Amino acid sequence: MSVFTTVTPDDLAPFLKRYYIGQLVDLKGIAAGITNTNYFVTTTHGRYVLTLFEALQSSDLPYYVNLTAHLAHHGIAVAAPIANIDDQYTDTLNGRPTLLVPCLPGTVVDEPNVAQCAQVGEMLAQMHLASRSYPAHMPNPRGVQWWADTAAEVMQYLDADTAARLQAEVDLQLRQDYTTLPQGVIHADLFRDNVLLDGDRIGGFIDFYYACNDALLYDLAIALNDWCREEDGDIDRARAEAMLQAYQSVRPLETAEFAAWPVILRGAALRFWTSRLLDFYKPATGEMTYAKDPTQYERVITHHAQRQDFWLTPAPV
Ligand SMILES: Nc1ncnc2c1ncn2[C@@H]1O[C@H](COP(=O)(O)OP(=O)(O)O)[C@@H](O)[C@H]1O
Ligand SMILES: N[C@@H](CCOP(=O)(O)O)C(=O)O
Repeated sequence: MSVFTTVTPDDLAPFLKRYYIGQLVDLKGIAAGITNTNYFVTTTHGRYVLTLFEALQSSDLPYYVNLTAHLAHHGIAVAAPIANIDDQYTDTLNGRPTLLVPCLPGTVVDEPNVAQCAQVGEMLAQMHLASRSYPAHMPNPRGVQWWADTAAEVMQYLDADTAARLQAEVDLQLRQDYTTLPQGVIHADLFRDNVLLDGDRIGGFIDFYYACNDALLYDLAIALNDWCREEDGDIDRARAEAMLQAYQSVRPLETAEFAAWPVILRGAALRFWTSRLLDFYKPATGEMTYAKDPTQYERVITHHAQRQDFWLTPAPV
C-alpha cells in the first residue's frame, strides 16, 4: 500500500478551496505505486489524482511538472497539471509538496499485446519529438557512472560468478559514448506500470520522476526491455518488431543508433539490474521493503549478449 501520508476529507477541504475543481465527493488512497502517496479525488467536476511527494522537494518539481504540461500542450497523452488559484502547478498539503492532475482513462496492463507495444513505441517517439522544444535541462542522475558506482556498492553481496558478470557489463558500458547519439528528454522508466492503456489505446504515460536529458535510444531500449520481455528474460520478437517499427514510423533511427542498439539494450538492462540489486541489498530507510527481482534483468542481459538479430530493419525511405 503506498499511502505514506494520510489525507482526510477534513485536510482536503481547505486545500481544494485553492483550486477551481468543485466540491469533494470522494477520497480514496491508491494502492499502486511505490514512491509517492497518491489519492483519487472525486469532486462535483470530475475525477483527479492528487500526489503528495515523499522524497522530492518543491524545488525539484518544476522540471518534471513543466515537462508534463509541455507534453500535454503538444497532444501527448499525459496528465496535464492543474494550476491553483495562484496559478501554480504545485502546492502543499500535510507538509508535503503536491500535484493535482486529471484522472486519465485506462489501466496498467501486465501482459501487453503486439498492438499495445506498437502504440507505446509510436507515442514514445512522438514524446521525444515534442520535447525538443522543452527548454529545461536535467542531466541523468542514473547514468553510466551511477551504474558503475552502484555495482561497486553491491558487489560484496554477490557470488563470484555473478560479481564477475556484473563487472564485465559495467566495463562494457564504461567503454561506450552515448553522448554522440541523438539526445533529448527521456522518460527513463517507461515500464508497463507507467502507462495506462484503454484497450489498445494509450490512456497516458505517467510517473515522469526519472525524466531527464539523455540519449533517446536509451529510452527506447528501457521501454523495449520491459514491454517485450518474457518471463525468462528473453524478448518476444513480434512485440519488439511492432514497437520498433511504430517508433521508427515517427522518428527513424540514425546510422549511429543502429550501431549502438545491441549494446545500449544491455546498458538499459544494467540500469535496472543495478538499481534492483541496490534496493534488494541496501534498501533506503523509510522506503517500502518491497524490491523487484534483480535477476530478471541479469537474464535480460544474458539473452541480449547471445543474440545475433536485434529486430531492426532500416525504416523505408
Ligand atoms: N493521472 C492518472 N490517472 C489515473 N491513474 C493514475 C494517474 N496517475 C497515477 N495513477 C495511478 O496511481 C498509480 C501510482 O502512480 P505512480 O505515479 O506510478 O506512483 P509512484 O510515483 O508512487 O510510483 C498508478 O499505477 C495508477 O494506477
Ligand atoms: N521500473 C523500475 C522501478 C523504478 O522505480 P523505483 O522508484 O523503485 O526506482 C523497476 O522495475 O526496477
